[in-house]
Amino acid sequence: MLATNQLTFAYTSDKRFAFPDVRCANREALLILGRSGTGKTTFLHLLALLLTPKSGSVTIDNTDLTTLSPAQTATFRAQHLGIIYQKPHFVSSLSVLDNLLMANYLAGKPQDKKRATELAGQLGFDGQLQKKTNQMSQGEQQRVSIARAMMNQPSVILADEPTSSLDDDNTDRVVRLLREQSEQIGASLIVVTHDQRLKDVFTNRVEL
Ligand SMILES: Nc1ncnc2c1ncn2[C@@H]1O[C@H](COP(=O)(O)OP(=O)(O)OP(=O)(O)O)[C@@H](O)[C@H]1O
Repeated sequence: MLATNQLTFAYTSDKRFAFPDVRCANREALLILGRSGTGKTTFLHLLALLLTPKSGSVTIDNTDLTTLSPAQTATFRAQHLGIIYQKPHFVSSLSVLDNLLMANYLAGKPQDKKRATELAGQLGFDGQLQKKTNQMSQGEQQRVSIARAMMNQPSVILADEPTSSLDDDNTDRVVRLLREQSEQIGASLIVVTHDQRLKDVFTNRVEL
């Protein structure tokens, strides 16, 4: 479960944001829609405490993240959050499989090759686990990024424009997978996007 309360943020004195309160229960999905530049990535980074809010709170499962130290925040993030960034950040010298297993390592959990292989199969890149990530197309990298976010069975999945580089068929596939996986592991799924194709798929929506 994720809930925010009166979150505000400022990059500079003339670039301020006051975000609406959002709530997303376990197994629920929430779409945050907005045009380019309205603050969607900023909001998502606040939810993950990658940015520190100026005021307000972010509560995930009964923990107010704004009360944690930086070290506690990093551990909490690795163990409880699955983040799909707008641009996937991979370790280019490692294979796709090792990039997936790194999520386990960062969370202090045993490396789970079985889960990595299963997720790769569900997302259609199980034949490419030994490749380097830069040998894959943008859309394929996006799917690896989704698999990586699912590796630790997180309680909250945050996805930043997960479908922006995908065609309609792969968009349907990715949205279905994100929803299936989050329901299966009991996670809250929060997607920020300007992709109007997703509007009809999510009943819970907030406009920024
Ligand atoms: N580090 C920064 N310093 C100053 N301003 C920033 C910084 N990062 C983002 N901004 C500004 O804050 C606003 C919101 O940026 P953000 O990336 O959150 O928007 P967005 O809705 O995700 O956009 P897009 O859909 O284009 O990715 C933009 O006007 C942007 O220029």
